[in-house]
Amino acid sequence: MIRILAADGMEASAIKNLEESGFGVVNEHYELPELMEKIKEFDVVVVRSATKIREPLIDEALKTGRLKLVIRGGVGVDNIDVKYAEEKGISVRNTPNASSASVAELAIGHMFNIARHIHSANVTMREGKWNKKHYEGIELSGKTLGLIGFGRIAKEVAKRADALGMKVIYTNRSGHKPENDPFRYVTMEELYKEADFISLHMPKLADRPYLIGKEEIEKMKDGVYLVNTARGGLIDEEALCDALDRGKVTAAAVDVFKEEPTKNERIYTHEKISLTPHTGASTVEAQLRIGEEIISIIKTFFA
Ligand SMILES: NC(=O)c1ccc[n+]([C@@H]2O[C@H](COP(=O)([O-])OP(=O)(O)OC[C@H]3O[C@@H](n4cnc5c(N)ncnc54)[C@H](O)[C@@H]3O)[C@@H](O)[C@H]2O)c1
Ligand SMILES: O=C(O)CC[C@@H](O)C(=O)O
Repeated sequence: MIRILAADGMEASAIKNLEESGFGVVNEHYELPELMEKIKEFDVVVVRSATKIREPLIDEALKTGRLKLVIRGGVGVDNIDVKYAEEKGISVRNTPNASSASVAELAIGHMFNIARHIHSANVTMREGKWNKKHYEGIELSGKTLGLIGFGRIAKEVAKRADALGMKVIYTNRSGHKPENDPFRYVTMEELYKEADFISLHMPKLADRPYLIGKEEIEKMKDGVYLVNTARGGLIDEEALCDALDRGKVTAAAVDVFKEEPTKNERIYTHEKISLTPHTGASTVEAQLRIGEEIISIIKTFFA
């Protein structure tokens, strides 16, 4: 029997479907020392972001040679040593399309939050305070939204922001402007200068510790709003807090952290940050689509 480890959970309907199709599924999260042993018993490991598939773990799996496929139920494969796994004959797949709308909606939700202090008002009202005079916000309508990265998620954000009356500009790595693109391609420097809101939608950098630090923040408009639903570490957390403290950045929204769960008290207690614990893809719909993609990957792989 082909055995699958769902190391960070999997949609119940996907588990049922796979079991009914004759696969053996273990839905269990193991911490690393135990996983080093357990991994040898599986043909497939499915992970989200919590489990890291690094070289030493792959080496353990190779001792029985059973592991053939690692699936990231999600987009970013930065928690998997992809090159190493593939060199050793272990295939790596992800589910790139399933969560774009969910992440885009979260980014837009965070923009409303920080434009209107919703995150802060929720906290102070629960403390019994009526801080109406502190909470004058701004409209999103008419503001310029700069998207860094213009792939699947950013395009979903752009459509929604456009419908809200925002002007959308974007930059990406390739510098490629698709034909008939209704949004304006700009360089990173132009984006920093022009955007009232900046939202990140690109992978983690392999060659630098972060994309946006003190120097990059200085190039932005005074009072800019920053949203990161892409990857922790793209924005230097200390530089962000400093910029929030001195008002250079009005407010920020953060779904992803350098370390998860974050232990950076400065970040998770900052009243100018709207926070979510990496829930970009955590919707019923995205998880159902991810489950369906996982079923299809496994069945095709072992057909
Ligand atoms: N918060 C969440 O739960 C969640 C969920 C899904 C994805 N994500 C993150 O969102 C990211 C984007 O996902 P996607 O599906 O839109 O990916 P995608 O591959 O469709 O798009 C990525 C975009 O980033 C651009 N890019 C890459 N490197 C760049 C660089 N150095 N500078 C500027 N642009 C660069 C690419 O040109 C492309 O336009 C993922 O890499 C993942 O880390 C987060
Ligand atoms: O598994 C998750 O919930 C996060 C997924 C997200 O970071 C991704 O890259 O798809």
